[in-house]
Amino acid sequence: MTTSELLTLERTEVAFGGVRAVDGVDLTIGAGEIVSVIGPNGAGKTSLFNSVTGFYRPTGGRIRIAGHDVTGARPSAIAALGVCRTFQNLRLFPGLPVLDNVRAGLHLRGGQHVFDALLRTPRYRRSEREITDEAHRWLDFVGLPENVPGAVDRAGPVGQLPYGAQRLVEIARALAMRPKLLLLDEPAAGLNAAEKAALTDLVHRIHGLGVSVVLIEHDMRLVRAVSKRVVVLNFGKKIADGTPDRVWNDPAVVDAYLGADPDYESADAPSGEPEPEPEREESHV
Ligand SMILES: Nc1ncnc2c1ncn2[C@@H]1O[C@H](COP(=O)(O)OP(=O)(O)OP(=O)(O)O)[C@@H](O)[C@H]1O
Repeated sequence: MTTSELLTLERTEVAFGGVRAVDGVDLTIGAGEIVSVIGPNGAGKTSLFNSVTGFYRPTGGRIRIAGHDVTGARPSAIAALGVCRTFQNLRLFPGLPVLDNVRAGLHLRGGQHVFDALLRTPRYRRSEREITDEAHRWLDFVGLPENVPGAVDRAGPVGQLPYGAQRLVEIARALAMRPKLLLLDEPAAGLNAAEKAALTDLVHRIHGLGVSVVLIEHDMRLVRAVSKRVVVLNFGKKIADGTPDRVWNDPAVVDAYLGADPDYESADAPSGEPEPEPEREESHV
């Protein structure tokens, strides 16, 4: 391992019965990178994220975070090592205030003592104030207005915010955990053009904080705008890994998208907008 390796997958496999959702993937993500993971629907992109973040237990291979073997570790242990994520289908607490959803990320970071909390000591109250202030700062950072026009403010239930604003809250919660590596699962899905432009800027600003980013994305304009490196999956296997131009012109990638999408016309645009994906229960297996 070199010192700059944040994430290393060695022959990682995730199988569900006869389906190899992730099939022997080798992948290294270094500090300071922004990498996009693309591939046709069902290629194994989310299963890859789920195996890295402990939501799926790999059925083969090894996963290391900054040199620590985390194969089969729980999501909390992986987050503690600095790998945090957002989800394709938002995983906020819809009935809880916007602010509390981000505060949850800060509490997960830990540092508070149970007796202080039970006795509500001055130290506990000070720490709670600091957590609230920091949650506001992360919401400011991701660009969520104090009052979203026509919706609730930060004291209102997050489930009543427009979809694009909820996506920002999820990113704020992940950032509040101070990741070294942030995994974004289809962050542009369901966003309008202006929101996608703001997201492009946000990914660059997150990177500017020193956070490495891996994103699963179908929106090729966003992929091009943020990442110098693109990894392509198809049927669970990594079929290409390189610059966007190299990957777009790789015959294996062209074939994968031709096979998946009858409307495919150009190697410059491997796919259009994704269909909203149906709800699926993802569990720690
Ligand atoms: N919990 C599960 N149980 C059974 N099969 C699963 C499960 N999760 C994923 N799969 C299967 O694994 C394969 C890869 O799915 P995955 O969701 O990882 O693909 P994806 O590339 O993220 O697709 P999309 O772009 O549509 O989100 C698919 O065949 C899918 O049906």
